Amino acid sequence: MLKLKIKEYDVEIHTSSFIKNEWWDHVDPNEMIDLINPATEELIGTYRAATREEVDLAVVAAKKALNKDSNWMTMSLLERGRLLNKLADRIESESEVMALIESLNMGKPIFESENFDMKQVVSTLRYFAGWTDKIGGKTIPLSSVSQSVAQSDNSTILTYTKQVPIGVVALILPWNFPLQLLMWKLAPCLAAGNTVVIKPSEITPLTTFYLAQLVKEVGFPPGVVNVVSGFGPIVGDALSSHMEIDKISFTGSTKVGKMVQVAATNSNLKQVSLELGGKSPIIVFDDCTNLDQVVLDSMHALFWNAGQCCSAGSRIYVQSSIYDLFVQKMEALVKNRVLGDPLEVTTQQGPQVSKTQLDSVLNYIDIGIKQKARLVCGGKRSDRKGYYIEPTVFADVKDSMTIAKEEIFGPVMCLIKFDTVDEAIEKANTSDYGLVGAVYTRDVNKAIIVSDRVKSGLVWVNTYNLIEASLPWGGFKSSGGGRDLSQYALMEYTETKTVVISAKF
Ligand SMILES: NC(=O)C1=CN([C@@H]2O[C@H](COP(=O)(O)OP(=O)(O)OC[C@H]3O[C@@H](n4cnc5c(N)ncnc54)[C@H](O)[C@@H]3O)[C@@H](O)[C@H]2O)C=CC1
Ligand code: BAL
Repeated sequence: MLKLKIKEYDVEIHTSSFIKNEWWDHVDPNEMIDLINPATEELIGTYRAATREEVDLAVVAAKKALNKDSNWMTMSLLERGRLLNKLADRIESESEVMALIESLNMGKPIFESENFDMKQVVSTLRYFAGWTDKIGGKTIPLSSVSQSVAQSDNSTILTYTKQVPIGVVALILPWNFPLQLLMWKLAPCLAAGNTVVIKPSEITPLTTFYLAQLVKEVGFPPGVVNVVSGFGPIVGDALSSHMEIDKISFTGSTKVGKMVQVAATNSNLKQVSLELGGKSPIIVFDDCTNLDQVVLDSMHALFWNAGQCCSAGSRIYVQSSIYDLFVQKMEALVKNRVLGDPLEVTTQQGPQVSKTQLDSVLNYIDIGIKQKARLVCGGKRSDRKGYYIEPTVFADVKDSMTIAKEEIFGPVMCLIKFDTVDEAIEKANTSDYGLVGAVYTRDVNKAIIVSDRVKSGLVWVNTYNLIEASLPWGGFKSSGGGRDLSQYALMEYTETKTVVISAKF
């Protein structure tokens, strides 16, 4: 049990595996994991890493909860929806303290965790709670008389599909939006009648552990939701290669996503959904409506969560006639960003999540300088204690430079000049990634052409990061496959069963 004092809150969090609604405290000591506060570099606490054996126990519990123990798969759909809504209400009532825990553990400004992460967690859960009794199939007319049966008349055949739960689903999560991204998967997965084993990122497990407490409190049947937090190569691998897990839903890096896919294939060929990295383009035409607003949007698109977003607008293409002005306005905005304690409401940018991430981002900045991108501002570690990096802007970046090609996952902006519509589209599509993108223009023709031709799972026009539970989320190319959020997510967590009935007298 971890005891914390955060602001005026005394918080107690069970930090061991959560299996069958119990905390797995009574096992041999295993390797401990230190939780470091990225804003102070001080220890928040330690917890025991989960083991492969705990993964096995969690999977058994989840499997039994489908039918035998808890009837999650077959329970009244209304009751399932009611439980999800009850959890949403409970999270909402705790959202202030959960936002503080998230900011303490991960380092994101409290302004972001409270107003965006927590609000999205609740609205996503409510959205999917409403779906439990609406995940229907289709009736399908036959196009020709079946040849395999002695049937002369289609009218006596009824064909329909059902969306049925897949079974036990493992959810593997990253550290950048620990609870928000968990809920993107957990809510549709449970709504569709599956049971889950959750593996949070081992460095940011606290809000997931806290959520487990609420799951038990609101009365979820034992085994429906299980949590095992430990190292990726141990717990993540045990899940990916498990013979009794039916599906993996993974969000994280492209590198690890590939490993998960291979382990899933080589074990029981379980289904896999992958939400991976990004290097998202923003294309700004000189006919955009309000340049100041576009600069502000682009600034948020990159510097949100200290640049640690898969959706970061990390390649900003600006038409040459407004390029210099854009760079000048961006520099003025970025220089005024307030770095500070993530728990203070005035803070706009917190630290990077870990020393590893800090070093990785600083290395990319060095590469940018060496490859002769023009450093406009920032470019170094901040003087503050903690893993802070000065918000950094590079101008005159070329698509061939490393900083324009690789996902930096930090507060490093690349500004690139273009002239024509075709050139902008071609440049935007040079990336191996294809998660999101944006175009700013008042010309509806350009908006339609660019949004059609940019190869990404989502394109915003004259806005950025407008994310809703009802809108599908997922990538093309190396950004993965499958969709989180929206009714499309329900397809990720159900199998389609076809039933063909031939009427006989
Ligand atoms: N497309 C999307 O919606 C999003 C994608 N991301 C991506 O996530 C990455 C950052 O998150 P990280 O936590 O650093 O990613 P990561 O890929 O290092 O880790 C993700 C999860 O996989 C686990 N893991 C590590 N090794 C494993 C293995 N061998 N087998 C199974 N699981 C393993 C980790 O413990 C963690 O829980 C970025 O690339 C980012 O773009 C992040 C948020 C959203
Ligand atoms: N804000 C949700 C996912 C991401 O940008 O990483």
